[in-house]
Amino acid sequence: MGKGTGKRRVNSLLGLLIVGIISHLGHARTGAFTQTAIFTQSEITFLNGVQRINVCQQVTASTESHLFNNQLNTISQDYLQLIAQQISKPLNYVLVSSRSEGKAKLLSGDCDLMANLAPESFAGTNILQSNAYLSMPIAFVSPREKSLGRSIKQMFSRTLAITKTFASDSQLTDKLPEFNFRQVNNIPLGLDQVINGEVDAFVAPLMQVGYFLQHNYTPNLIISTNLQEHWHRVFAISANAAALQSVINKALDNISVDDKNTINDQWIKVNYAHQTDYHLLATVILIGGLLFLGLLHRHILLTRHNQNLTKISQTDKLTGLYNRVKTDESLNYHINRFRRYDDTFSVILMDIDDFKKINDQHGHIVGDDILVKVANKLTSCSRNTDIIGRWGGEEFLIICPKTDLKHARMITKKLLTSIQAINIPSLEKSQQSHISASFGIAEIAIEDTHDTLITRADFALLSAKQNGKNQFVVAKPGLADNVLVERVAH
Ligand SMILES: Nc1nc2c(ncn2[C@@H]2O[C@H](COP(=O)(O)OP(=O)(O)OP(=O)(O)O)[C@@H](O)[C@H]2O)c(=O)[nH]1
Repeated sequence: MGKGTGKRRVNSLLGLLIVGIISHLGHARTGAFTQTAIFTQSEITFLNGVQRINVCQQVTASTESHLFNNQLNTISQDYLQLIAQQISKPLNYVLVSSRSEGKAKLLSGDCDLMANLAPESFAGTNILQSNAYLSMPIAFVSPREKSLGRSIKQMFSRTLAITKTFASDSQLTDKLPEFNFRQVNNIPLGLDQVINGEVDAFVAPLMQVGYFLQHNYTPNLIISTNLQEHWHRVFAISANAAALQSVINKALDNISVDDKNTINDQWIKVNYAHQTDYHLLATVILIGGLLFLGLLHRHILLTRHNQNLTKISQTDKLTGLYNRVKTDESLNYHINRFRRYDDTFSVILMDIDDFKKINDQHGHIVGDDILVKVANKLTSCSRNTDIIGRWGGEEFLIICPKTDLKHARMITKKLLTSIQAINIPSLEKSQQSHISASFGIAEIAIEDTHDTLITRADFALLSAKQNGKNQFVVAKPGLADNVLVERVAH
């Protein structure tokens, strides 16, 4: 295997088919549920006669670096620990470099046990074996674009890479004669052949191949388990410790499902090929995103449209001031506040003097222009908190919150002066004249309703008109037609 090839990193989410594989490198959390097995008298006698169980531990070049205190941290180890707990005997690991060395030690009695073996590994000898403690699906690893399909029939006549060890362990080459098998020395070599297109797939136990895929390989490989065939692991037992066979089988039987799941989950977590379709996911996210943006855009447009409608329904088109409806609404609001919080306020009702004449002499367009100029003056001379509304044709109402008569007079005086500054446009400068307005002022009184307040202001305005225009009149609190206390001409 090329160095670079072996170190390929998982670099993309799309096509990442194997989500999590062997993640656990520490000791398994075991023994939480498994109880001690019940042994027969002869089994107890056997166990009493031994101090420890000698376990042959095969260490190869690739696993050597994982040795810790003569132990390899493997899934078999986790099962052995559970067995050791049940029989209350320590495990003593004897390192061997090959299976045949392990076999020799089992035969001589130097080892009582050897783990991680295929059933019938030592058939024809008097070495015994336990029941299978591990049963694992067989995985096919193929390029994503050359997926093997779900049925084994679709896989016939394909060329499969297989490690020599697994080939002899599993006898797959004999069991599946329809395939062309190509034996390789190790898993990385097999996976490289898949990537290079030399074989259609690599076949191996799921647990073994998973680790390599997660750590070293591109995301374009797909893993599937199309075979009924499973890969089993058993313990080989020395004939010198024959009683161990039933002891181990009992201990294995006694391992709780929870403990088995805990061990297996810690070592093997594989998601198969048929899972997330990231292209579909990306498309769905894209469409969803576009839909969301579309709806957001529509929502913004609708909000703006509604704001527009609200504005239209509240404002006077010509002057941009509040219309009669909105001004009325504001007036009621301030009357309610006055009643509840004693928050006084004043109203100033204003009417442009002789506006009909302006219209008649200069035309309606000039009249309109005057109305706009008046509106602008009212706005610029008032506070931000004042409400200015077009009350009728050439009549305006100004609501001044928190303003008593004294201050309302001051405001009106300012308005009176600034309105006088508005001239009536004319082609001939010498003929230009100015406009004026009359004002009626009233401050809210305890007995006032909306109508009495407006009537009092109106009465004051009428009085200002009758008294010669271009002035303001202050209404005294009380009945609308009660006395007018002040007339101020400018
Ligand atoms: N150009 C224009 N004129 C309007 C508008 N609304 C009302 N008018 C006119 O304003 C004039 C008001 O006339 P009057 O009610 O007789 O009052 P006036 O001429 O101002 O007389 P006094 O109020 O007594 O000073 C009418 O001729 C209306 O047609 C408008 O939006 N634009």
